[in-house]
Amino acid sequence: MRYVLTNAEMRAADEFTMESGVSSRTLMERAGKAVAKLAEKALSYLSEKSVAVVCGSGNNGGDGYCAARILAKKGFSVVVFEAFPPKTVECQLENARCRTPRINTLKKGYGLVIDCLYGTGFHGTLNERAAQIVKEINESGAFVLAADIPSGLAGDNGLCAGEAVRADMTAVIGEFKAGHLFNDGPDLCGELRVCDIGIVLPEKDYMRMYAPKDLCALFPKRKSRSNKGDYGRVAILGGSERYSGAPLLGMSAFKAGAGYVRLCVPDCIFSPLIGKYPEAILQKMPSANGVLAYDEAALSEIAAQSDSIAVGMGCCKDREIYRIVRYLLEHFTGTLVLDADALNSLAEFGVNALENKRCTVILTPHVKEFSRLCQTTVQEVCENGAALARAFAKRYGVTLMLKSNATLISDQSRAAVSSAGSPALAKGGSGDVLAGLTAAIAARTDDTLLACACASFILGESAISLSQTLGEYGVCASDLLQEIPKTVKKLESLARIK
Ligand SMILES: NC(=O)C1=CN([C@@H]2O[C@H](COP(=O)(O)OP(=O)(O)OC[C@H]3O[C@@H](n4cnc5c(N)ncnc54)[C@H](O)[C@@H]3O)[C@@H](O)[C@H]2O)[C@@H](O)CC1
Ligand SMILES: [K+]
Repeated sequence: MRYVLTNAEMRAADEFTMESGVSSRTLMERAGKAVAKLAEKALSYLSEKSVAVVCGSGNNGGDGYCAARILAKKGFSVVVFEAFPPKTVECQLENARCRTPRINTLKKGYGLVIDCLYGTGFHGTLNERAAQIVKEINESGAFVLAADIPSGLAGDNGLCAGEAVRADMTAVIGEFKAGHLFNDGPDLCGELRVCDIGIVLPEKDYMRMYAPKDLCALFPKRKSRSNKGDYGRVAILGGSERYSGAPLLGMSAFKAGAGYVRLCVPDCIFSPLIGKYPEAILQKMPSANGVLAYDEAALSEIAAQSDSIAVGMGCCKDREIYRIVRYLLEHFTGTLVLDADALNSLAEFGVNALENKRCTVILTPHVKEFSRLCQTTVQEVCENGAALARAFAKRYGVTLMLKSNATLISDQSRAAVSSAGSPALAKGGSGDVLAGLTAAIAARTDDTLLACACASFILGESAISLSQTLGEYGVCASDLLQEIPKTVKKLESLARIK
């Protein structure tokens, strides 16, 4: 497991490391060396071997002077662009120690440009001169290596207002920052390489980034003397005349190992499903105007016979759906996954229904759905998603999975990010597949944070590997159902390695 920090947490970790006896100069030397090492590796693949290092006034600039000195000592042709005069003591020292030639404008022709203009000290927007320099870096035609984070990208949320460096590779100094993973971060950072410089983290619950090795614990070897009841009874409650396919994608629950999957759909779409999924239990629910209708007896039976229930996929926003969700919140004692129109109905008819519940609740909104639940804007969710998710999870006692290019998961005390994924998932149906996966995995564990991270990982990895054969444009949600078992098998195999 790795951790993902905010700029302030990273600064505190730097300070804590220094208090524990490592000097600032040593840290910078390690950072510079790590950047130089990645630069050398990149240069080994480039035909043009010349390097330009663009340095700002803070310690990110200091890393740059240090890397330039090391690369020059190794015999590379290196120039330094002093974009702004050094301000911090460390930057001044490194500037003085770096004797490579200086340039005052970045022309084309370098093989590699190292961006050391701003790191975690960046805030706000680039001034005119900085924006011009960033433009020159982006137009240089060189391979761009960003030190710590591409300049212009906000370390706390991965947003950039205006110009930002578009890197081919980013040398992540110490620990991941949220900005590497969220919003514009993945498109601007290129390949992420973590450089260990011996940072000591103060005790704190940081945002987690689980590794497959942490997730595979959810796929222990199935005992030979086991039966379907041991692997979770999942109900998928969704669909409407308009969205008749959505609940079927919840068959992903079977692909993630559930023992039983019960597909509960409105009577208006029931008949065509008979025999289509021989392994599933089919349950006919009443409908009104093509949408699921409230039926207490049926809901009571579903609640009694399920360990987890996913509700909302393709339901339509409707008062009846709200009634169904309220009933399940109040009477079900397993894990309830609220997705899509269950969330939209909650937002429309009263989020406070979440206060009165007996079950464990997981909400799986995408950014727009979450903005409706919080009665705020999509922009606000993009800027402050982590804080909003934490506050919401705490306020309502739920686990929240905020889906975007990186998925943020927050329970009442912890947070995690899952960055596995592909733009191939930006299509109708992906969320329905995820809801089924989440219900299946959450049925087998009390750790909802881990279950959500695992479901998101399986979805993301399956999309990545399918994209390699079908392409990001070609993959669609039903293809994912075929790929999921292969991803699950990888976790299963990993779980067996001692
Ligand atoms: N001990 C440390 O603090 C270490 C720091 N390291 C490096 O230092 C970086 C952080 O250094 P700093 O905190 O000095 O910050 P930066 O080097 O990221 O930049 C800070 C400078 O940029 C200016 N600035 C910020 N936003 C601006 C804007 N919108 N327009 C114009 N100027 C702006 C600030 O006023 C300040 O002068 C890390 O990202 C990492 O690369 C590493 O060397 C490891 C050790
Ligand atoms: K940088």
